[in-house]
Amino acid sequence: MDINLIGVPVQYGCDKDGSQEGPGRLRELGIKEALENNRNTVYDMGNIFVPNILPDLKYKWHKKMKYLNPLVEINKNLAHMVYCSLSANCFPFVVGGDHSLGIGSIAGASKYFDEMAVIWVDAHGDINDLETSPSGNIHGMPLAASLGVGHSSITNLYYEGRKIKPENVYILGARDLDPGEIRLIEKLNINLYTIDYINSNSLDGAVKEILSKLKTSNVDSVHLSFDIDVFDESLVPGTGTPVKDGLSFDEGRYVLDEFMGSKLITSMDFVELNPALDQDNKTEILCMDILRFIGELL
Ligand SMILES: NC(=[NH2+])NCCC[C@H](N)C(=O)O
Ligand SMILES: [Mn+2]
Ligand SMILES: [Mn+2]
Repeated sequence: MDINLIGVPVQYGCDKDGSQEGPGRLRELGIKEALENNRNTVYDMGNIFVPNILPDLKYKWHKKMKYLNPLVEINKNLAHMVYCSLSANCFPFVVGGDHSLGIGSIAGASKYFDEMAVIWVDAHGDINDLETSPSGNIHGMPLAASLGVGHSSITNLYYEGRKIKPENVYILGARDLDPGEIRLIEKLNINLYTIDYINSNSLDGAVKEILSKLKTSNVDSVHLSFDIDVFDESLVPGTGTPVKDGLSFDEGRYVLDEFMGSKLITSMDFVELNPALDQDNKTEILCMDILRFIGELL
């Protein structure tokens, strides 16, 4: 498979310094070779341009959405890069940076395909709008924006209108949802597989159900957005918003094995490594193990 590796060294969406170092650090550790696995061809497209913005300016563009205009610009450029990758028959592999990049990657991929599904593997829903967000951090809003909910500068990014239909969205691993996120998930009837659900049923059951729903729906493509904070907080100190009771390493591998192994996935994000917060390189080592595993599955 031909893969386009696209770095997005952004931290404005999480408003925590360090996640902008993610793509550079993972390159140093050999992400290209990991994804190549002596089999694939990886074209490293470099990084999407991220301007330097002083923290004093975070509310300059909107009082409830930090760094709005820079994030719009970054995501528009990312969207076009993802669209161009797919047009060139390459698999876009987007590495962050914080999860606000999901706005751009989903906009770009959904423009290319007719009916795209999204699997959101994350401790969070990232389905806040500017009114429900407790933080004003845009990395908590990409899924809502992709569904057409939120400020028009992010819902209409790259092209006018909603990017994905609610019935094509699958959230897996959630265990820290804000009240407004739960309301929207219920209102839109989003497919939700929380950690509570997984613990009282099974991970295997949840994953198999997602795959069977995908196969019986009319989607022609699936974007997998993988936030490393889906892993238990003890495994990923190097992420900005760790949450307890997450997946084990083997469970994370299992999820990727099933989804990537199904050959349904047509683009992917890998986000929220924050090297500045890491302890004894634990998180970056885990990331590289996971990336090598992904390389075997691509
Ligand atoms: N991509 C992430 N790690 N998102 C964390 C979001 C946390 C919280 N729900 C918020 O909206 O601020
Ligand atoms: Mn996330
Ligand atoms: Mn998260």
